[in-house]
Amino acid sequence: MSAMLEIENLSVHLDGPDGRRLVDDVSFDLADGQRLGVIGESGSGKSLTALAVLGLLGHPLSASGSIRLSLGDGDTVDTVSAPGRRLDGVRGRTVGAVFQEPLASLDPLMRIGAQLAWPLRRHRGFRADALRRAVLDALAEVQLPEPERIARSLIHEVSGGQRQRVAIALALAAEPRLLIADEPTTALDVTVQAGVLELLQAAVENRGMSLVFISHDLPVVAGIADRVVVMRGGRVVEIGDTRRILTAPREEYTRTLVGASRALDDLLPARPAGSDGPTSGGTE
Ligand SMILES: Nc1ncnc2c1ncn2[C@@H]1O[C@H](COP(=O)(O)OP(=O)(O)OP(=O)(O)O)[C@@H](O)[C@H]1O
Repeated sequence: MSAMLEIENLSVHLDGPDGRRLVDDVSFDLADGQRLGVIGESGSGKSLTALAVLGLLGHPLSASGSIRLSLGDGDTVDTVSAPGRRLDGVRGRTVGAVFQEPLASLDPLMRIGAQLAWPLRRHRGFRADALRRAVLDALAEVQLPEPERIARSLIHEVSGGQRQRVAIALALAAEPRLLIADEPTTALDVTVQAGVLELLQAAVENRGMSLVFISHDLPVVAGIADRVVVMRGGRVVEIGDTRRILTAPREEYTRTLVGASRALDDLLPARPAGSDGPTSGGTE
């Protein structure tokens, strides 16, 4: 399998008099179609690594090292050194992103349908009636009810769970080869988290996309990722197949993370025999 993403010796620097390294010599890669989880405590450098992949670090932050993204035709782009104009064509088209806060990628003043129409027109060439149908299909794919109504709505007129579904539809619209999901369910009501997660998983699987899934929630990462990168203090602590990380962590810090999520499981009451688990679904 060829590489979708190769990060080599990435450091993110905070420039200025109080300058320091916030991400320190991070290297990992991701094969085409692979799903990689990035886990670590708050402040460990997960989001800055994701922003560096997207070429979205701005002053006072700067990156060194290299991040090679495959463009799918044998060509690659280094998002550390490429000029901004080149990256404009890569973001959305080659790599899509979903952030913790859906409003980070959505425009509060533009109707949802118009926001979705933009990448569908620019990257996939839809026009007129075909464009209208593609907008409604994109909303239906993320299982939003009444796509016509949602398309006419402004983002504050729909619920938090629905907003994140719209943000996912927007990230998928240009059919990127890689999706970066940075804590995509953390800000959501617990009753809608599982639904959004399932949706993400299905979209990635159906499209054969590569995924970088960032979370501080190990059980969630374990459910979605083939491989896991563990970060702490801006550095990579450990990388391995999800199963190996969960069953035979090599580093003390990883053992603590695995132990902490087991401890949580132990606090939960055992499921009664014959039960299929909770059946009550939340509304969005
Ligand atoms: N714009 C910035 N200016 C200065 N420091 C920053 C900036 N952005 C992030 N940092 C610092 O860099 C470190 C890494 O931040 P980052 O957001 O990557 O962590 P994270 O692992 O994603 O954490 P979380 O799980 O809380 O999102 C933190 O110490 C953070 O305070």
